[in-house]
Amino acid sequence: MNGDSLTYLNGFGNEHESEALPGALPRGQFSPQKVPYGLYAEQLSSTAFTAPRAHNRRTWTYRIRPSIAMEDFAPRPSNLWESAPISQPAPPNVMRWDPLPIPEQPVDIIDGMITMAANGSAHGQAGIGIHQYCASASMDKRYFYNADGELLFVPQQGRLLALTELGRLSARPGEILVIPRGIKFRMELPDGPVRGYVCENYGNPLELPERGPVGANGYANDRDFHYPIAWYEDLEGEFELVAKFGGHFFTAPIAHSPLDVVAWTGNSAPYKYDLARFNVMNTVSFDHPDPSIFTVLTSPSGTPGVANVDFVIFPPRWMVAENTFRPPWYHRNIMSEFMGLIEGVYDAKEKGFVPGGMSLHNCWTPHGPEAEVFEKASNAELKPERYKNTLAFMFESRYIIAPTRFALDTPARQKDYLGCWNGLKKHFNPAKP
Ligand SMILES: O=C(O)Cc1cc(O)ccc1O
Ligand SMILES: [Fe+2]
Repeated sequence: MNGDSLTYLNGFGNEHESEALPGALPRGQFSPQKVPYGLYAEQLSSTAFTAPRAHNRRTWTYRIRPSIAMEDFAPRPSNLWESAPISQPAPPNVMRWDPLPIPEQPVDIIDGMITMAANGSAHGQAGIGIHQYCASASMDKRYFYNADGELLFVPQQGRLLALTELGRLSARPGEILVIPRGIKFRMELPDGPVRGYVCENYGNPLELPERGPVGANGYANDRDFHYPIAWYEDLEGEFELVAKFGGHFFTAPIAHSPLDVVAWTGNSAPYKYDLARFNVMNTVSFDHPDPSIFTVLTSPSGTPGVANVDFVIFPPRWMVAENTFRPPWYHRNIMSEFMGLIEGVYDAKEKGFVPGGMSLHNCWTPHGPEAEVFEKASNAELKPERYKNTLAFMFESRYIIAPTRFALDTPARQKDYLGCWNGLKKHFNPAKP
C-alpha cells in the first residue's frame, strides 16, 4: 500500500533494480560490450566516486540514447526562481507570509517556482533554496533537470505526478517527493492546480538521520520510502530540455524524450514518502523536547550533528506531558528556521499561520508562541490530548536564510506578524514564587 496506483520499490537508499522489458538489465556486470535490446549504458554519479560507501550514490541507466544526444544549451530567462547567494541583506526580523496565489493562466511547475529565500551558494554546493510553487498546467514537451540541487517537494494542494528518467511517482499533500540533482523529469498535474513548497538542497543528498538510543526502529523507517520502477517513453518530436545550472536557466532543443531509460540499477533515484508513516517519538513524562525528534530527512554538512538542512515535521500526535508548558518554548537558535503548513493548525500559532503560509525565524531571531497561545497553554488542564488536524514542517539550516526581494516586497507578506506577540503580559511578581 503506497497511497496511489503506481508500483514502487521499497527501502531508503537500497541498491534497487528494475527493468521495463524482460532481460534489459545486464546481469553480473554494469557495462557489457553490447547492452540487451541495443540500449546504451550511462552511469549517473550523485556523489563523488570516492565518497564513503555509506554515503555513496550512483545509478546505472540503460537507455535508448545516451544523454549527450542533444543540442547545445542557450540561456533561458527565469521567472522568480532564484539562487543563493541572495544579494540584499537579510534583516533579522521575524517574517510571515500568506499562501501565494495559484495563477489562472497555464503555468507549469518550473515557471511557477517562486523563491522565497535561500542560503549558502548554489555554486559552492552548500545551503538551500526555499521555494513555493503555484502551478496550473502540466509540463508540455518540456523536460527539466537541476544541476544545482536535489528537489524536495512538499505538496500542500493538488497531486504531483513526476515522470522521471527512473520511473513515475505520484505525491499528494501529506506525502513528499525527492528528485536527486541532475535527474531529468517532467511534472504533470493530474488533478489540476497545485501549490506546495520546495527545498532545493545544494548540499549533500538528504539521508535518514541517526536514531541514537531509540534503537533500530522508529521515526522515518527505511521501508516506507518508495522508489519508482523502470518506465520509458520512446518518443520522437520537438522537445525542450531546461536545465538549472549555476543559478541560471538554460534551454536546449531535443528531438526525443529524454525519459528513455528501459532499465536501471543503483541507489540514487527519486523517492516518495507518506508523512503519516512517521513513527512519532515524544515525551511521556515532562517538558517539550527539541524538535529534532521530528526530523524526517537530513542533509549533513561537514560538521557532525550540524545540518546543511533538516526536514522536520510536526505531525498529528498525542500530547501527554505533565506539569509542562506544552507548545514550543520561546526560542533563539543558531540554526535558521523556515516553516510551512500543509494542513490544519500549528500549536504555537493558532491564527495567521494558514495552510500554504510560510514563516521565517532566522539565526538568533527570537520567536515562540503568540500571546494568546501562551495564556491558554499556561492555564490549560493537562489531560492527554490528541493533536489532530495539524501538519506543519520546518526547513532548518545552519546558514542564515536570506529572503528574496520578492519575499520582502510581496503583498502576501504579513507586515503585522510581530503583533501576534503584542499581548505578552508581564506576570513577574517578586513576592509570589
Ligand atoms: O515553532 C518553531 O519555532 C519550531 C519549533 C518547534 C518546537 O517544537 C520547538 C522548537 C522550535 O523551534
Ligand atoms: Fe524555533
